[in-house]
Amino acid sequence: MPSLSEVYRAHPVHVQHKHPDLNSLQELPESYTWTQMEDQANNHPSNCGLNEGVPVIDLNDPNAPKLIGHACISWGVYQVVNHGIPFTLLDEIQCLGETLFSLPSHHKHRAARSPDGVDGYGLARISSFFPKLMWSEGFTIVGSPLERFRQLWPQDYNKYCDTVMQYDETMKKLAEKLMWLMLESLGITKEDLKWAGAKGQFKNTCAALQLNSYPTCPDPDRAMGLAAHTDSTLLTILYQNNISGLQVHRKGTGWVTVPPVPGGLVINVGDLLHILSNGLYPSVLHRVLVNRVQQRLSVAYLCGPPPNVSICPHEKLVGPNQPRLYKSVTWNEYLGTKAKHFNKALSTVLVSSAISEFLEAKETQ
Ligand SMILES: O=C(O)CCC(=O)C(=O)O
Ligand SMILES: [Fe+2]
Repeated sequence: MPSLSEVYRAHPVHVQHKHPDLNSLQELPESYTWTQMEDQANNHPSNCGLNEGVPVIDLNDPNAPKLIGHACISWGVYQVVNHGIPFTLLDEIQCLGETLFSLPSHHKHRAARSPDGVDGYGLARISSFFPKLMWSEGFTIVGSPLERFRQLWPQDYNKYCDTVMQYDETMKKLAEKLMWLMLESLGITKEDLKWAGAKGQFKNTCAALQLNSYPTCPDPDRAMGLAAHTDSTLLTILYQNNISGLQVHRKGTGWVTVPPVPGGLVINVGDLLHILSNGLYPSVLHRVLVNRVQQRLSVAYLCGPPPNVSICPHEKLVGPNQPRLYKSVTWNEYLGTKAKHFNKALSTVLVSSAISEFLEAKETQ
């Protein structure tokens, strides 16, 4: 079975590798200036959280499974609190991110992502799909961060490796718990999903860790931290520091800010869970805006299935009144499709009879 790095390597996206130190810029360069033209997602109305917000769900609430199911159907995203991840671990990973991104630019470039690689320091992978650059920098970890961290911190890489390993392990357990809460809301039980393993532990799931930094920006209204996209995952668990910037798009509502909740984690439905749910759970379109005053940091745990397992709408969700919307696809294949078609990737997996309905629904968004 290919590893996640091999899968990514097989589908390279071409990202500009040398970029300026954003912290040193006093003005927004032309190459970072976004207009309505580049940001097609901006054509949607904006409703920055004035009415209804993204649901915040307490995992200790006996009603949590119901609330999660409802949030997945109506938003494709929710926040969780009382999730059992120690605050100290969240502080540690945030501290790691702060330390990493505050290194001098030339130092970070020692651990730069290679042109056909996935791990290391660099611009967002989605940059290649846009004519303008995004006001952010990222660091991707797939598997062990040891080699990369040695390049960054020749003396004390060990303590940072320990933090990442611990974060990974803890997130894996939370991802398993959340996957089942989300699946059981659809009526899918452990017996129904063979690839999840006999105990439903999702033992062979694959994950990557994405650290993101959004430095303060001299002209935030014309810049874009991270352009609108959906995640190619089953689900994503996102930790954000206490600075706003993340927005999600909801059909009929528009863009809504996801305010940081102390100790909270944002859970996104990804494209593969959308397929598995036969379209019942939307994979949430999201983006990040920047600000003039404070650096924003986030850590995304991107969780997918084993790369060669076929993911398709679950048979329990397909019937005479619920036509099957998507073909089967492996994560490996889907990442290839995404590297080529980006935000149109999902529509390439639609079964042909569903295409016209899909397009009609898009038009009414
Ligand atoms: O920084 C954020 O809040 C979002 C990051 C994100 O969407 C991603 O890494 O895929
Ligand atoms: Fe994302």
